[in-house]
Amino acid sequence: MLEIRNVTRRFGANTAVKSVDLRIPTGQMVGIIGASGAGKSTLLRMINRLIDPSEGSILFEGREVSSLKGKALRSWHRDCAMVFQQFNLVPRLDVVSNVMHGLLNERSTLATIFNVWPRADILRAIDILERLGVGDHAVKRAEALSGGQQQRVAIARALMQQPKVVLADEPIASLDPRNAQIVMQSLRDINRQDGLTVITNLHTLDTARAFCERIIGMSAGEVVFDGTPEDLTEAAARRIYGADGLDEAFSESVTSTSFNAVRETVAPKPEPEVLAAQP
Ligand SMILES: Nc1ncnc2c1ncn2[C@@H]1O[C@H](COP(=O)(O)OP(=O)(O)OP(=O)(O)O)[C@@H](O)[C@H]1O
Repeated sequence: MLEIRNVTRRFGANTAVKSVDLRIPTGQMVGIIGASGAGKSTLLRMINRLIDPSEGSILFEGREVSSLKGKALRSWHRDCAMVFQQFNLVPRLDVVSNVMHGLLNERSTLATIFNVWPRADILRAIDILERLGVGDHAVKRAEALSGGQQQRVAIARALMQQPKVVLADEPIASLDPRNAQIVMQSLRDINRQDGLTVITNLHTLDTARAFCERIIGMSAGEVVFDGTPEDLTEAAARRIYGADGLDEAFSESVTSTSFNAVRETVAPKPEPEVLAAQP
């Protein structure tokens, strides 16, 4: 269970996150939606301890993560992996080495500088890449991959650290609908198959609806909606995005309809029946 207890974050006079109070059970797939500036990234960054709350506390499995320091904080950074919009890979480094960087917390500086990794770790990295459908690119430079492939490598790097929670900050914002669908499906798969808690910020409502079992809507730093995709009515969407913001909510959204269209183009075509070749 991840508990966010009455958390507020201020930047000077601006309150980016206001008294947010949430309980997220282990294994839940949560989408956080809201207009630009609603406070979504700030909330995720506080969970990961990239920034600290001004008030309130964050607990994971009963332990207060918002006060961890030193080794305990490094351990939390291993348990709570983060995936970013811009992938944050090392472009000139090969894909496997990028994935190995998920182990940075556990590796000596020298081994990292000389890019020396135990065979078992390399095999595990390749397994994860294969699982995410990018195993064939393992030896290529990260920069040679498409955006969607790079994001899957970034997810592989996150999985390499064997996290309990994966936070994804607008993971599909830079991707076309086809790649967005594949990346969201990858997140959904690791959530379902590994039982990992996945919390992802998303700009558009339909993407959250299609992939997340729980949707949290933020507006001006506050949680204004918390429910299932079915609960997310048009009135709730207005509360989240404001009457003028509904266009933003649906713009470039990867809807379940477009998913089906994409799925048709991605799915292997059935082999044509061979009629004439029979003796
Ligand atoms: N480091 C910072 N310094 C000052 N203000 C900040 C900082 N980070 C965020 N803010 C402010 O906090 C508010 C919330 O920003 P945040 O990035 O969390 O929103 P968001 O919902 O993730 O937006 P977007 O979808 O555009 O990424 C905004 O007003 C933003 O300008």
